[in-house]
Amino acid sequence: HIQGTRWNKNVLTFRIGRYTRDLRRSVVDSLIESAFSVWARASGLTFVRTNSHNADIMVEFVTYAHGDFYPFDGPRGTLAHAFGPGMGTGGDTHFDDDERWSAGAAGYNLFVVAAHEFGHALGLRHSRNPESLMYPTYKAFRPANLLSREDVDNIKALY
Ligand SMILES: COc1ccc(S(=O)(=O)[C@H](CC(=O)O)C(F)F)cc1
Ligand SMILES: [Zn+2]
Ligand SMILES: [Zn+2]
Repeated sequence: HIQGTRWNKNVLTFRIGRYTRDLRRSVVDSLIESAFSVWARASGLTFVRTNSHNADIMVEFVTYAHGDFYPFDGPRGTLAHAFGPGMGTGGDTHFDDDERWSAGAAGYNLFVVAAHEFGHALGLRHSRNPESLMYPTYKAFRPANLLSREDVDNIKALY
């Protein structure tokens, strides 16, 4: 993805567009907000939810071709993707709604995947450390502290 380096502001707005039918909207809202707060705590950034269409970070559940050059692939495979910082699609985060999204251990845990994607939306690339949230493959569950020391150092180096 065309990745900018970093956002040049400390307050970022996000809007949740199309939801998944796997979870209640209120549960999706809280999991997304929790995933943002993981990075807010480590970076000092502030994330504000908005209904306006020019939010910095657009969050949507979509399937197959959905308006960008990265169509999803049905169940499994690619779970989600996010654009790096920037105008327009910059920061936008899409979840493949052909996956089974969960708030627990079933299917794919939305909180874990969202936190990883928001790392990309803030400008982080992948880590080679399997303990890091930014490691490229999904792990069913992580310890309470989602971010590794390396994840924290990387976001602090950026903001
Ligand atoms: C831990 O969070 C994730 C791990 C792996 C993925 S992914 O398998 O969808 C990955 C996309 C990504 O690294 O964001 C793959 F390249 F498609 C998404 C989130
Ligand atoms: Zn997309
Ligand atoms: Zn990734």
